[in-house]
Order: sequence, then C-alpha cells, then structure tokens
Amino acid sequence: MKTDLIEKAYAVAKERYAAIGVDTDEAIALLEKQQISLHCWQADDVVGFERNDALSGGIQTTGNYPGRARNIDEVRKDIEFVKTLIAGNHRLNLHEIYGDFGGKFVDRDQCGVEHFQSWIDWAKANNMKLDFNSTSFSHPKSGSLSLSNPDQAIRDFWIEHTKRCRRIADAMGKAQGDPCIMNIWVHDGSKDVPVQRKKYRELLADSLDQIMAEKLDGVKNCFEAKLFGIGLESYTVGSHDFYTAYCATRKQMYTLDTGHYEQTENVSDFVSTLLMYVPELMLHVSRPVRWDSDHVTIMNDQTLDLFKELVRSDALDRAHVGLDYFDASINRIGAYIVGTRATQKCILQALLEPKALLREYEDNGQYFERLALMEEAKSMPFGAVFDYFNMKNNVPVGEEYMACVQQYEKDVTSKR
Ligand SMILES: C[C@H](O)[C@H](O)[C@@H](O)C(=O)CO
Ligand SMILES: [Mn+2]
Repeated sequence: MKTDLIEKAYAVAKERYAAIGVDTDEAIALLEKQQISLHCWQADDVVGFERNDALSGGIQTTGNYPGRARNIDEVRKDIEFVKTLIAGNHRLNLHEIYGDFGGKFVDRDQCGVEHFQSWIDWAKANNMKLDFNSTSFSHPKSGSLSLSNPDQAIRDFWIEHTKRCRRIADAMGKAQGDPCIMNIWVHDGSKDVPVQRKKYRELLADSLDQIMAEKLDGVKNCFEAKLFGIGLESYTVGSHDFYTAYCATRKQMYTLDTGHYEQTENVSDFVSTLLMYVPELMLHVSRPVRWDSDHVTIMNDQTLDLFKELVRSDALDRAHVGLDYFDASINRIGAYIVGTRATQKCILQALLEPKALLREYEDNGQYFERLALMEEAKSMPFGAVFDYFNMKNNVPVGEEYMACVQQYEKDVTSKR
C-alpha cells in the first residue's frame, strides 16, 4: 500500500480524533507496548509432543486442513513466521505437552525444567517471553476428574504434575526477567447430574492450595473457569463462581476465557467486579459459536466490549492478553494472524474511545450526549490509525499479509 496514502489518511484521522479529545499517537504507543501471548496450540491442533494422541478433556478441534505442525521445529518455524506479520513484540504460551522430550516418553509427573530449556533458549534468541500451562487433558489418567478426583493416587499424580509445572514456569520467568504467567485449567466435571458437588469443589480447592504452597517468584498463576466441557455438560468443578471465590480469597489472577460463558451473556460485564477483588486478569481471547467452539477471534462486539470495559476501567495494564482458539479447518498460520490482528484492532478501538468526554457526559447526566458520542465513535476513522500502526512497525498493511501467508503455505506448510 502506498506510504503517502496511509500517512495522509492518518493525518486526517488524527485531527478527527483530536477534536473529541483523543490522542492517536498515544493510543498507538500503548498498542505497541501491549504484548499478546500467542498460543502454541493453534499450530498443531492441541496435539503436542507427548503421545501424538487424540484430544480429550472436554475440548475439541475440528477440521483437517493440511499443514499442521508435527514437531517442535515446525511449531517454532511457524511462530517465527507469524511474528513477522504482526506489529509489536509478543509472547508465546506453551502447554506442558509441548516439552522438548527428545523422542522419549516423559509422563506428566516427571516433567522438569530440562524439558523446556531449549524453549527458554529459543525464546531468548527470538526476543519472546514465555507463558505456560499445566496439561490435565489427553492422558489416560485424565478421566473426568483430575485435581478433584476422590481417588488419592490420581489426585496426587495431577498435584505433582501441576507443582512441577509451576517450577518450570518459575524457571522461565527467572530466565526472561519477567514473570511467566502460568494458567491452570482442569476440565473436571460430570456428564450427568452429580449428588456431591461440594465434595469435588473442596477437593479441587485443597489440591490448588497444596500446589500453591511453594513460594516461587518467577511465576504468576492464573485460574481458568469454564461453563462446561464436551461430555461433561451437567457440572463443572472449576465454575465461574468457584474460581471467582478462590482467586478473591487467595489473591490470585483470574483467567477469563471469552468462550466460557453462556451465549447470551456479555463477558465484559464480569470485568469490573473481578477487578475489584482479584489482583489481575488473564484473558483468553477466543470466539464461541453456539458453544465453546474456539473459532478464530474476530473484531466482534464481545471482543470490543471486553477491551472497552478494561480501558474504561483504567485497567488495561492489569490484564494479560492471550489467545485461545484452535481452528483446524483453515490455514493455521492465517488463523494466528487474523486472530492477533483482530485482538489488536479491538484494543485500539478501545484506546481511541473519547473516554474523558463520555465520563463527563455521564457524570452530568447527559445521557443523550453519551449515547450519541458512543455511536459516532464507532464510525470514526479507526482503520486509518490501524494501518498507520502497522506501517510504522514494518509489517504488512491491511490485506497485504494474505499473500505472505499464501507464500509460506506454498513453500512450507503444503510440503508437510
Ligand atoms: C488448550 C487450552 O488450555 C484450553 O483451551 C483452555 O484454556 C480452555 O479454554 C478450555 O476450554
Ligand atoms: Mn482458555
């Protein structure tokens, strides 16, 4: 795209936004600083390198598009390429099953920092920071209950796994000089109506307390709530109310996955309350279609509202942004770019809202003016600002990245 055209459009946009009290340069600077944690599992349909087995644990990928990354080198190569098409400096979010196991089988209660040293080195060489996740799914001991399992041996197995994951995350955090955000999501639940709901929740809380007892400075933990999993529709041990209470009482970070709510709920409604009682939020930006389908994130109302709510609450810096979707039906590299750019667009739209003026109208009871300005803000020339942001950061502008993805497919993924 022509540089002078982008600059001209930006100059006009800058003036339009300035007229409603918004500084576009400041918004761009904030967006440049905003790291997004790219989820490694979009590259290979959440298979990992442990047992190359089918996905279980209430989640599912659908589709069979060719070119899935089949090993650690291919995942790394794909992420390195993705980075070239996105402005800013982002993070990589790893699951435990993506360890460098050197072709050997390493069970979940045996994993250690040594299996992630090559990731730590790779991240350093690629100027990326790492985040981490324990993995309770896709294992013979996963069943429908892991950390809340009344069978002591199974529960201890998963406690040991998660403790080890915290130590791995701690090493990552210390090596990168920035805390590694470690997410704990367990699929635990029940297909049919249980009669001992409280019992499983007590077990889960006890397991988590045991896991969190070790003091580790390099890791910040977050806890992900969910509505239900496939095959576990009647009861979820780690529900929203469970983790809200757990995180509030333990002063821990809450993970808000945009796919984990009732379809008619607006996820952004949860933000302000959570911000009052938990220290920080981890966001799993996703797109549910009829259920927690993990479609590629797009710039839709739910995602826009989420970031608007954070910016309106002056709390964008209390949220860690990560992606969580896995679409195996389209070009997986393209899926990364579409979802990451859509997330950036939503953050930018939120940063470009005339917040000060809107607050003033609300405080004065000028509700017509508040509504009118919110409506007008929707059709302000935000696209010109986003184009300029990409040009300034030397990545393709607009649809230009499509050709790059197609070329990578021709040269790399189609040959797998
Ligand atoms: C693979 C991820 O950990 C998983 O998607 C989890 O974050 C989730 O959202 C489960 O529904
Ligand atoms: Mn998630």
